[in-house]
Amino acid sequence: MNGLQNTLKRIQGLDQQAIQAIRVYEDTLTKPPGSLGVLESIAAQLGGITGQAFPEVAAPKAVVVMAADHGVVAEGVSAFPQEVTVQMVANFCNGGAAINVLARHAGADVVVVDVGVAAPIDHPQVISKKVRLGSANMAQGPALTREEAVQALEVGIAVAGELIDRGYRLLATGEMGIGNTTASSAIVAAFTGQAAAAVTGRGTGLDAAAVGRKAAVIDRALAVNRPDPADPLDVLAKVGGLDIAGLAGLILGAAARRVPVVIDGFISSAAALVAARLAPLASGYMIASHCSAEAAHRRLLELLGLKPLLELEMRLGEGTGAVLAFGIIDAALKTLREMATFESAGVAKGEA
Ligand SMILES: O=C(O)c1ccc[n+]([C@@H]2O[C@H](COP(=O)([O-])O)[C@@H](O)[C@H]2O)c1
Ligand SMILES: Cc1cc2nc[nH]c2cc1C
Repeated sequence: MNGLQNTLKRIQGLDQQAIQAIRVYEDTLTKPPGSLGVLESIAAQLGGITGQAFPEVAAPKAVVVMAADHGVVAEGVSAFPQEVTVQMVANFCNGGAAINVLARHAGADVVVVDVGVAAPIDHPQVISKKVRLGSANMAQGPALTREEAVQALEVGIAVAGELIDRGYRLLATGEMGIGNTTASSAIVAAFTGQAAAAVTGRGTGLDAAAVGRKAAVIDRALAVNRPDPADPLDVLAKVGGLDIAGLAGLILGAAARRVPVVIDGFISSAAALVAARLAPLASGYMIASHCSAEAAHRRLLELLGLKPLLELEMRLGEGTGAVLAFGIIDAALKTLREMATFESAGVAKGEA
C-alpha cells in the first residue's frame, strides 16, 4: 500500500468539475469578480483536490519536519556544524524552535521525523525512521544508494498515510538538516543543467567567497556522480539527501490521498521538484507558502509552476513559512463558505 510505485499510480488529477463549480459560485459572492485574487484560486484548488464543491476548512493541520544529516558538510559547505541538526531536533521536542512558536500560532501540530540524523535520537516525540546515519559525501560518490532513496521516500509516504488516517486534512513540509541547501542546489542544477553557481546561495549564512566554494563542491558532485536528469530517483540518490527524499515521499503520499500539502522554503521546494518529476500530477496538490531569501528559490518555484503566497525574506526552513500560510488558506476557504451572495444580500451586480 505504501510502496512508491503504488503511490505514484494512485495520484490523480484535480476534480475539474469542482473547480469550475467554485469559480462560478465565487462570481456570485458580494465582490467584483476575481477581486479576492489568489484567495479565490486557493479555494478552487482546495475544491479540486478534495473533490468538494464547497470545501470544508482544512483541519486538523500538521507540519512534518524531516530531519537528516548530509555527508557533504565535510567539504565546509555550511556556516554551522553538523551537530546543530540533532541539537535542533531536541529544541523541536522542547517546543522552543521557531516552528514550535509559529505552529502554535497557526493551531497546527509539529511532527518530527528522524529519517537520517547522524547521531542517535531516542525521544518519544520523534518518529524514528532512520534510514542511515546521514548521507555520504556527494563530492566523493553518491549521497545515497537508490534503495536508500526509495526507503526514505517510503518513510514520507507512510508518515503522510498515518497522519491522514489520524484525521489530518492539511499537511505542510518542514526540514532540519545542516548541509541540505547544498543537496537542494545540486538537485536543481542536475534537473536543469545549469551551472551550480547559478543556483547556489548562502544557506545558513555563508559569505560570497564561501558560496563560490560551495558551488565548486556542487559542480564536483555533479561531475563525480553524473545524475541522469530524466531519472528523478537517480538525481535524488546521487545528489539529494534523506530529509529531501522523506519530504518528496510525504508530498506524494498526500497527493495520493487527495490531501493538500503546503511547500515551505528552498529545500522543501527541491523535494517538491523531485516529487513532481516522479509524478507530474502531484503539482496540483501543492501550495507554495513563500519565496525564501535563498538565491535560487524563485527559479525553483518557477520550475514547479507555483506562485508563493508570502515574501517575508525568510530563509529558516523547519516549515516556518508553510505554517504561516495556513491562516491564508483558512481565510480563503472561509470567504468562500461565509460570504453573502449578491442575491442573498440584495446587492446590485455590475454590468460586465
Ligand atoms: O527554507 C529555506 O529556504 C532555507 C534556506 C536556507 C537554510 N535553511 C535551513 O538551514 C539549514 C541548511 O543550511 P546549510 O547552510 O547548512 O545548507 C537547514 O536546516 C534548513 O532548514 C532553510
Ligand atoms: C540554529 C539553526 C536553526 C535551524 N533551523 C533550520 N535550520 C537551521 C539552522 C540553524 C543553524
